[in-house]
Formats: sequence, C-alpha cells, structure tokens
Amino acid sequence: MNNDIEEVLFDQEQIHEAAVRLGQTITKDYAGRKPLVLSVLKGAYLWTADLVREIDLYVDLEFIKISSYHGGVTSSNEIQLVTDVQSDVAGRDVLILEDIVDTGQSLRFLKDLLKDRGANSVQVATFLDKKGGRKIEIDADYVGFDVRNEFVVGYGLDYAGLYRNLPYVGILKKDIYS
Ligand SMILES: O=P(O)(O)OC[C@H]1O[C@H](OP(=O)(O)OP(=O)(O)O)[C@H](O)[C@@H]1O
Ligand code: HPA
Repeated sequence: MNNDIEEVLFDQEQIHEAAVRLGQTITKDYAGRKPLVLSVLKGAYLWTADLVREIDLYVDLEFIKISSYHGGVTSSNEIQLVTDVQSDVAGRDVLILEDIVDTGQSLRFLKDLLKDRGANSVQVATFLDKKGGRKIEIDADYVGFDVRNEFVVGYGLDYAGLYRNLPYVGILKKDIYS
C-alpha cells in the first residue's frame, strides 16, 4: 500500500501538531459551552479521534454519513445522506468535523441541513482545506492544513475505499487511477 504513494504531504508528527493547535483554539472559543461535535463519516474518523482528545470541554459526539464521491477521484453533484445523526440538533452549537473541504458541496449540504433543523450555531473544523477545488463559495472555521489541488489519500481519505488506514496524507501515484 505504501508503495502506491508518490509523495508524503503531512506526516504523523505534523498531523498531531495540527490536532493540538486546533484543539487548544476550539477549547478557548467554546469555553463555557457544550458543543455537539458532529463527525462526518467515513473520512473524518481518524481526525475525530485525534482532535476530540485535544479539546478540553464537555462535548456530545455524534456521527453522520454522507456520500459524494462514488469510487473515483471526481465528486458527483448529488450528495446523499447515508446515515443520519442520532440526536436533535435544535438549539445546539454544532461543530462539524470534516477530513477535507474540496468542492464545498458536502459542507454546503451539511450546513443547510443543520440550520434547517434549528442548530444555534454551525462551525466546521476540517483537517484539510483544498481551496483550489471549490465549486461553491464556502469556508471552514478551523483548518488543519491547506492542501494543493491534487487528489490525496490517507488518514481517513480514500481512493475507491482504500488507503484510509495510512497514518499520513500523500499523493497517489497517477498510474493507480489513470
Ligand atoms: O468538498 P467536497 O467536494 O464535497 O468533498 C469533501 C467530502 O468528500 C469526502 O467524502 P466522501 O463523499 O468521499 O465520503 P467518505 O467520507 O465516506 O469518503 C470527504 O470526506 C468530504 O466529506
Ligand atoms: O483529494 C481527495 N481525496 C480523497 N477524498 C476526497 N474527497 C474530496 N477530495 C478528496
């Protein structure tokens, strides 16, 4: 599996530092509140595990599963809600945890859904921000790393369901998907 990677962009140490940095900022920003941390599956599973351990607050942890990339390297315009959140978000301060914001379509879908359901506030902590991929103007509130406009895998991010278990983020060799 490691042989499929062209270049490592963010290693385990850098990822840990990003989680610590964002965890400290979020702890300060949400002081006195109990946010509902909403992890977006599957991609955010490792980021969630690492980031929540750096947040020194009482939090509720929930999961939602949406899908936009159907096995390839390009997103579909249609976002599907695969598994809904299991609790009421009305009145809650929701902090969405994403692995990556790319076109912005998934985030738009989620923010609209949560606002429609009466969330008090909706913010986003994304591990990666691929600003060069945007099709919709939308920003994350907390960003681990900006990433260039290439298809990346590892640390939760997949290609065709694979590579989520790589402990780092890297660029896949082009011959793997061309
Ligand atoms: O900004 P966008 O272009 O919408 O892309 C970002 C979304 O795409 C990926 O999810 P995907 O739908 O592939 O599901 P997964 O998390 O299960 O891999 C990723 O986890 C984000 O949720
Ligand atoms: O670069 C990416 N890699 C994996 N999944 C993704 N979902 C959006 N962008 C990406």
